[in-house]
Amino acid sequence: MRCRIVGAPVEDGAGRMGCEMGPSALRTAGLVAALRALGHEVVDMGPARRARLRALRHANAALKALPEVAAWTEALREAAYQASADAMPIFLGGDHSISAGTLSGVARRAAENGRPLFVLWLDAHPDFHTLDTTVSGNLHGVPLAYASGQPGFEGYFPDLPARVEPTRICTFGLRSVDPAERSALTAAGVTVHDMRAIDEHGAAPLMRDFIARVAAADGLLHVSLDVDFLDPGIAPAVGTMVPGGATFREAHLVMEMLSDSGLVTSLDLVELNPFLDERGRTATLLVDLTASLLGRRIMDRPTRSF
Ligand SMILES: NC(=[NH2+])NCCC[C@H](N)C(=O)O
Ligand SMILES: [Mn+2]
Ligand SMILES: [Mn+2]
Repeated sequence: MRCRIVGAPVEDGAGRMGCEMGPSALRTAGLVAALRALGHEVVDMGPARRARLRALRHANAALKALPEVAAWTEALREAAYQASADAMPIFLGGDHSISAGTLSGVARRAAENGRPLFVLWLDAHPDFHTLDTTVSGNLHGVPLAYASGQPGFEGYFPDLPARVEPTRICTFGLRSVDPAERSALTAAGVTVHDMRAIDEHGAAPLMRDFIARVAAADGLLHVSLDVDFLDPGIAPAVGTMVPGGATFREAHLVMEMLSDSGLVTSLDLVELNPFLDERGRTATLLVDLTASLLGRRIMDRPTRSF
């Protein structure tokens, strides 16, 4: 497989600084070498560059860094569209606002190729606020709503070339959902496998069902991995810690099942804040999870379960 690494050193969408260093930490933790060791051709495109700022005014006074995030969305949409032409793009965040751009870029690519795009959102949060409903004003809380065409972004974020159909989105690992997001997720028809569902059924059957849906539709699959999907005990380098996250073994299992499926066509690694890490352990874990997603196995052949 050919992988294109795209740096997205963005921290304007987060409530605290540090995610700008995310791409450096992932490179330092050996991402490129880990993927090459698995036999992949890796092209490191270096960092994307923000588009020009436009003055923007919005009635929601809580919004932070709206011009910056809008400009990054424009730039990353283009980078994602280009990088997905002939390779699997891996976007190194940066806070989760980068997914407004990465998702809209791969959605355009999928639409042009006539393939349905599915999204697996691995996160403690759904990031399904609009510019009107966010209370914190941190724009890493809006990318999934934007990319799936929820109203209120017109004139602020770039126009969407193609939206992600909400019914093709699966959020996985949620355990912190704001009231406005809860009703919007349900109304839009997004699949929610929250932590309660994972505890009750186990990660594997839920993943298996979703993978089967993507395969049946001959879909493309974008995976967006927020560090706070993982339990803070194994992944401390995140500004929005929520207790009760995915375990080391659940997270690797999800990645291995995705790898076996052969369906994943693009990936975001987001919300890594190296300033909060402990000797690089979170960055190293993300590299190991990415390696599992791209074929690293305990034994030579996967112990297939489906
Ligand atoms: N990508 C993230 N870490 N998002 C956290 C968002 C938290 C909260 N829902 C907010 O809007 O502020
Ligand atoms: Mn997130
Ligand atoms: Mn999150």
